[in-house]
Amino acid sequence: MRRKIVAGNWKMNGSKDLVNSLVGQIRSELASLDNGVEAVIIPPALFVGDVVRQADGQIAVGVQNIACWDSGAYTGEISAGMAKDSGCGYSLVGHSERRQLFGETDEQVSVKVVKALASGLDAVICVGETLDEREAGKAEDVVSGQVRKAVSEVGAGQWQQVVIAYEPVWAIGTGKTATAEDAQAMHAAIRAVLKSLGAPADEISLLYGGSVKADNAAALFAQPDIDGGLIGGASLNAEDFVSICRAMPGRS
Ligand SMILES: O=C[C@H](O)COP(=O)(O)O
Repeated sequence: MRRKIVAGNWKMNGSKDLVNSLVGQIRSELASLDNGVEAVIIPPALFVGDVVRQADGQIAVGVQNIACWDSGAYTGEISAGMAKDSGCGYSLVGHSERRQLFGETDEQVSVKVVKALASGLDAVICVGETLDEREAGKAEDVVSGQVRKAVSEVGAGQWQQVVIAYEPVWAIGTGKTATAEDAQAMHAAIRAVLKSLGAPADEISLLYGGSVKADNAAALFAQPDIDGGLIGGASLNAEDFVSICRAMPGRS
């Protein structure tokens, strides 16, 4: 049975006030939800401790990025071990904003996946094509290549810690969403790539991200290969985030 996950990536947004108002509200509203969804909050790293305390074990917590190293003279960096030590269960790896704005390469993504898994974090590996790549008919090749490189060092016993988030770059923060059918097609292609690599593909959760909102989440989550969402803007509002969590169909 694949995990159903709705993860809220706050990006560089929020404040202690937001943590205090949002996390408790989400926690109490999700307490009565019985569709098996696992909610994850991924705040800026400085707020991880506060979110962990407010979440009180009811909501998982993640970091948005980790370093390629375990420790040392890397000013400004945060290691996977530190994230784990601070109460995180997840790390995003290779978000398109890291790739595009900070030049993160497929090789670095692969190293970060190794670091996350070795530290006991679940890695939410982000992949996705740009608009130019989609219009050139290269979307599937690009995404398949990103997946292959990102998981190239995953050990046989580590796949249960791997989650993949497909986020078409042109859909992030733009209000444009891939159609549920297009998203499903890419998720099926990702699962086929994982299978071809010998991974237990049917047990790996695949999330969709890119302008997921309360009103389009149900159609996306109804697709057979979409196991949840990676939510940006809508995760900064408790009601919207909870509505997206509620849009997950119950286990059959
Ligand atoms: O990590 C989240 C994604 O980049 C999606 O962001 P968005 O929901 O604001 O489009």
